[in-house]
Amino acid sequence: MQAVDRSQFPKLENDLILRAALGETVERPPCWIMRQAGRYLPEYHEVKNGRDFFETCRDADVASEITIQPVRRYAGLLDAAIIFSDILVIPQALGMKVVMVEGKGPHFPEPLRTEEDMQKVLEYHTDVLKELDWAFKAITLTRHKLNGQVPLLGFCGGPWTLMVYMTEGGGSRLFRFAKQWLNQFPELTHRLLQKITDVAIEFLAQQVVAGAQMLQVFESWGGELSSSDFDVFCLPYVRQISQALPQRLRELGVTEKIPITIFAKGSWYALDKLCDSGYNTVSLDWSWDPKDAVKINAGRVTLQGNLDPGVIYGTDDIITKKVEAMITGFGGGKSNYIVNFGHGTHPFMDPEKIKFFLQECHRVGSL
Ligand SMILES: Cc1c2[nH]c(c1CCC(=O)O)Cc1[nH]c(c(CCC(=O)O)c1C)Cc1[nH]c(c(CCC(=O)O)c1C)Cc1[nH]c(c(C)c1CCC(=O)O)C2
Repeated sequence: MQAVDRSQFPKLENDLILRAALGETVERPPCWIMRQAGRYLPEYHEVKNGRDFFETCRDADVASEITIQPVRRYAGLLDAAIIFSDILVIPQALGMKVVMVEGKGPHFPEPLRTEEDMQKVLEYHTDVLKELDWAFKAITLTRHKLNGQVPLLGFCGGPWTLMVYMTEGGGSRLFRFAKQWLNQFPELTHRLLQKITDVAIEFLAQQVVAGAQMLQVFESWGGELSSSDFDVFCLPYVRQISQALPQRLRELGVTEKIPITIFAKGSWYALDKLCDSGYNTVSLDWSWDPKDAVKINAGRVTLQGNLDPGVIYGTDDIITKKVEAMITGFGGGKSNYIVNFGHGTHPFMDPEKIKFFLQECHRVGSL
């Protein structure tokens, strides 16, 4: 891939989220929504046109169009776009096959179950620039098409969450295989987590080179670990990512400060540590009372979150009340807090209700 000249991108008109993430008190809380692009939008289905999910991600024209769809639909209401892709592209870059089964979710036909399986992945040489070059092309194109309206977020899966998918072979309820690895072969587990971490650092850095202006790490299965296992199998790797990135970015010639967010769903016990883990922003799920999180954070990082996505099925009246409680709880309109859901959108959501939610966030956030 040819080097991208980041100075050639259109000028950014709305940097609200970047300033908030870096700790500045801003005019109103910036808004974006986890999984803001995707199946709840009719225009997503139209463009995807029944094609395979990963094929869609790998087509820069289509992926950039899907990324921009929510920004276009909710004109002026969203303060960021997130590149249309998936956390499971790292396992793919580690040589694993992943298919997205319509209506069911991700499926790994050959999950890591034996020591030989594990060795194979550990020995696999990943050339990030080559294996994921489609992702960088999509980011660069999206930056141009966004034309500076809002910043573009890049992301990756957290090492523990990716290990879950790679060992379970898909989503899970019992986490039998992942837990077996952890408790029977801790050393091999660490080697796998390290391998994923190395690829994640390079993947994130190259997303920035390609045009990403802010990053997020999704540890969506964080809450499946006990607090003590989180300290051993999750936190050290998540920390490595935030610590290694600035230097890697400098080596790659990126001079701006790139904010980075950690979302460890369900890991309530780890909030204090996450606030000291080198991330600018910590994204919270909806189990948190904002006031408690604000107290624990004590101003160390920017907080993001945390509406229960289920509220979108509610009446306008209830949505308004939840928005008021959320924004006030996180410190009110003039703060460095970032509005988001506590997890992703669902395919059944009414786009008009999401619009109402965003409008209310702007109204309440501007008071
Ligand atoms: C765990 C996880 C995955 N993927 C992701 C996570 C972390 C966030 C979270 O916890 O939800 C992250 C993700 N996945 C997708 C995006 C980009 C789009 C956006 O956020 O706007 C992002 C940031 C697209 C997607 N990723 C997926 C779809 C649906 C695919 C389709 O159209 O059939 C989309 C739009 C598929 C996917 N991908 C994954 C699952 C479990 C599934 C199937 C279930 C589901 O859809 O929720 C893994």
